[in-house]
Amino acid sequence: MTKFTLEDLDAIIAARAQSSDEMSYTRTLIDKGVAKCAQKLGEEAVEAAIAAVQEDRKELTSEAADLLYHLLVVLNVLNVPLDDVMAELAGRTGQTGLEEKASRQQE
Ligand SMILES: N=c1c2ncn([C@@H]3O[C@H](COP(=O)(O)OP(=O)(O)OP(=O)(O)O)[C@@H](O)[C@H]3O)c2ncn1[C@@H]1O[C@H](COP(=O)(O)O)[C@@H](O)[C@H]1O
Repeated sequence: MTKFTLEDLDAIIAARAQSSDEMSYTRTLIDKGVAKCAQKLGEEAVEAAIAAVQEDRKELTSEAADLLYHLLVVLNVLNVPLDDVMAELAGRTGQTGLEEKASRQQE
């Protein structure tokens, strides 16, 4: 099976944001404005945290998916590229992290 990445989901969200598909949840949510998108992001974060506290791995998996989706929607609405977030993370990793990645790719 082809690996599904955050980049793939980000591209789908970007396409829906540009579409006029009234059946699209993404399009409908974005039309409600950044405050509603941010509210959904916050709700999903809380639901994921509750699942974590309850050590409910199945629920956490589902809520984590909702959380990542809603985070990407908010980034899209505010024109913050996912690449910028990944660059921020890469910058925090430092040389050791990059060496570990290169080592994994050689395995
Ligand atoms: N990953 C997701 C995804 N995760 C969660 N959700 C939606 O997020 C909503 C959150 O759940 P809630 O119960 O809080 O929703 P709700 O009660 O309807 O929301 P509100 O009334 O509170 O706004 C649900 O309606 C889910 O369907 C998602 N909707 C879409 N995607 C992806 O986006 C793609 C495009 O979807 P559409 O925009 O619908 O075409 C899909 O193919 C998926 O890949």
